Amino acid sequence: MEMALEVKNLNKAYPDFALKDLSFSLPCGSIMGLIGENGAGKTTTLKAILNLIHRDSGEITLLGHRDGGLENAIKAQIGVVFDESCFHDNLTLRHISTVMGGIYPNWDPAYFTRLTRQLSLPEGKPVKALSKGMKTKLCIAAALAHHPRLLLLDEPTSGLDPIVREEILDLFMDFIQDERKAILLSSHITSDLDKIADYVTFIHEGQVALSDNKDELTGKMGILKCSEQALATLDRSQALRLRKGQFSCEVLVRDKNAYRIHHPGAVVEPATLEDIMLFYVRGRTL
Ligand SMILES: Nc1ncnc2c1ncn2[C@@H]1O[C@H](COP(=O)(O)OP(=O)(O)OP(=O)(O)O)[C@@H](O)[C@H]1O
Repeated sequence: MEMALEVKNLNKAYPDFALKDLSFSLPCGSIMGLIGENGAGKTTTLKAILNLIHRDSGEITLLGHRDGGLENAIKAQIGVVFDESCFHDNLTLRHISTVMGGIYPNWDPAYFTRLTRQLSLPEGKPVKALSKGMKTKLCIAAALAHHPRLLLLDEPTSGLDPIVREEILDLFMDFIQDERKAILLSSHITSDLDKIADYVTFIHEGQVALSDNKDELTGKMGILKCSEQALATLDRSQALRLRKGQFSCEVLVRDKNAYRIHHPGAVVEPATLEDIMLFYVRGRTL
């Protein structure tokens, strides 16, 4: 399987935080969601991939190029959305198209116009007169309009209403129809990832807690409900994380079907991405 991005043993230390030995791979033709609590290290990871910050160690392979200084040819194949203020306040859509045309050899002004119309962006207004959601939409349109092969997006749908979010997710799904392309996006909106992600990498306190095919994760894992006394007899080989409530306990189990087969009568419910994230952030190991 050809990889659009490979991150191997990435380390980056700040005085009060560190990314520790992060490894994951994004296959071409797929979308990976990067999830994790506030401050888990998602933006730092994206910045390290883009060489925007110095990494202490680790190897990054982007579109087949290992640890290059991100030469212009590779840069042109990457679309990036980091925050909504990616363009100067006084620029209008027309100015932005001209500026981007000078930067990206593949800039497609007609496609940019089509996207900005589809996303209902006002043509004559300068950036400073756009709402937060409009600015986000503008950055996404600009990231797509130079026909990149890889999109790296930091919370691209945050601050967007559900209708626009769906439109944006559709654009991402269209983008990925070309098997040579791929998307890595960080998000807190796990329902968006439920809809579009093929893979999920979950970063917890600077480390990869899970990185897998999304359907494998959500299809396999389950939530066992049991009493505190029942914890003593629990099959620990299956138990990943524990959350204790006032009257009962919940345990995230590796494989709900296997658990049910070996423990008939056990109450094991399906786990969503959000459940899995909460177990890692709020729960503990057994
Ligand atoms: N330049 C920096 N100097 C020192 N610490 C930093 C720097 N940049 C980020 N950090 C720290 O690194 C940690 C991870 O931050 P990061 O922005 O990667 O988290 P995140 O997962 O993207 O969070 P959020 O979901 O809130 O956007 C935080 O504790 C942050 O304070």
